[in-house]
Amino acid sequence: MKKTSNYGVLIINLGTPDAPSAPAVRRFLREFLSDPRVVDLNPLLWKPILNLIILTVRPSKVAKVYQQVWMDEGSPLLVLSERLRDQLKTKLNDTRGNEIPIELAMTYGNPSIEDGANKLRQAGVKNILVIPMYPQFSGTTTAAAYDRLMFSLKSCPHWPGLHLLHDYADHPLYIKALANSIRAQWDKQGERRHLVLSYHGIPKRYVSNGDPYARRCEITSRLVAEALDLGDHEWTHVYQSRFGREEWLKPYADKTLKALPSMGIKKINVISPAFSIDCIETLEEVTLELGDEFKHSGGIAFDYIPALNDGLDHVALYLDLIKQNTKQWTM
Ligand SMILES: C=CC1=C(C)c2cc3[nH]c(cc4nc(cc5[nH]c(cc1n2)c(C)c5CCC(=O)O)C(CCC(=O)O)=C4C)c(C)c3C=C
Ligand SMILES: [Fe+2]
Ligand SMILES: [Fe+2]
Repeated sequence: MKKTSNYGVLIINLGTPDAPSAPAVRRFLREFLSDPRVVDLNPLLWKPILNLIILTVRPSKVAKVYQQVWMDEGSPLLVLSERLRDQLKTKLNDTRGNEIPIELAMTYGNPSIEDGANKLRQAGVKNILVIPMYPQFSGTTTAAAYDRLMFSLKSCPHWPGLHLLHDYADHPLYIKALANSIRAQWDKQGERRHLVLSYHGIPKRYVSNGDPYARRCEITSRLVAEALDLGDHEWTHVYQSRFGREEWLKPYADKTLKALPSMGIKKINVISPAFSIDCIETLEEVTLELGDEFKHSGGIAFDYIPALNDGLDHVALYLDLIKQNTKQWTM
């Protein structure tokens, strides 16, 4: 009979509303945007802006956007993350053939990190490998997930052994997976096109204060360009999803895409490597908003290359991350 391994895996994504409705979006945004890792402004200044302006105006607007991308089973971010977890579940056995429990959790909203960690402990594991589903480390995402994990263990009388993965921006299987999906898109469309690598932005100030995110994104882009043998003029690195008035990482995706056609680049593919899983930011903001802006500025062809989601290459990458980072528990 199969036994349970002495370790388990917790994969953590950002979180998403429970429904595409204004109240559910408000609940999600309140929790997400109240995290000082995400918005580090003085709470005396930020709380009134959040409560009186953002949580009053934004939820109904953003709920309509969620409605556009919502799947039968729920929010794309959750549904597609669950599919990856399920793929991994069927393939996860330790060296002794024991089943390795795996749980999916969200930093904000449901399923919570606390529930995920509790389920793993109830399954009898003594050690947990934690993988935030962010290829490029940022204090706003990876560290925020770890803050929540630590908080959830606050009242736990005996901690599990923990291994906290930092990121995988330059992991060969991650780069290979991105390169393969770009090649597959080129084969499908019968032509290579200028490649735009568009990353979720963060305020520039966070990077000036030491957040390594921009450097990690630049490494991913350079390695993907090398894997595809792209010349300097065949790819562009940008940041999307600006929020608020302060300066964010540049170049901005919207401004760059509007300028590309006037530089003679009228056919592009866009990939968003910072999103391991497709979500509102890729399915609406990139595919629809940026696509429209590019075409209105003279662009002829715009095709988004999906996130790695539950594809075979992504599963292989996660299996490798798990194998390499649990060796200490398999001796
Ligand atoms: C306010 C500041 C924000 C920072 C900093 C930020 C960083 C950041 N976010 C992701 C990944 C995702 N963000 C998503 C949605 C989203 N992000 C922000 C704001 C910041 N993100 C907002 C307000 C929202 C909600 C949508 C909206 O109101 O516009 C999502 C998708 C969630 C979903 O339900 O689909 C993801 C994923 C990264 C990787 C990142 C920094 C590295
Ligand atoms: Fe975000
Ligand atoms: Fe957005």
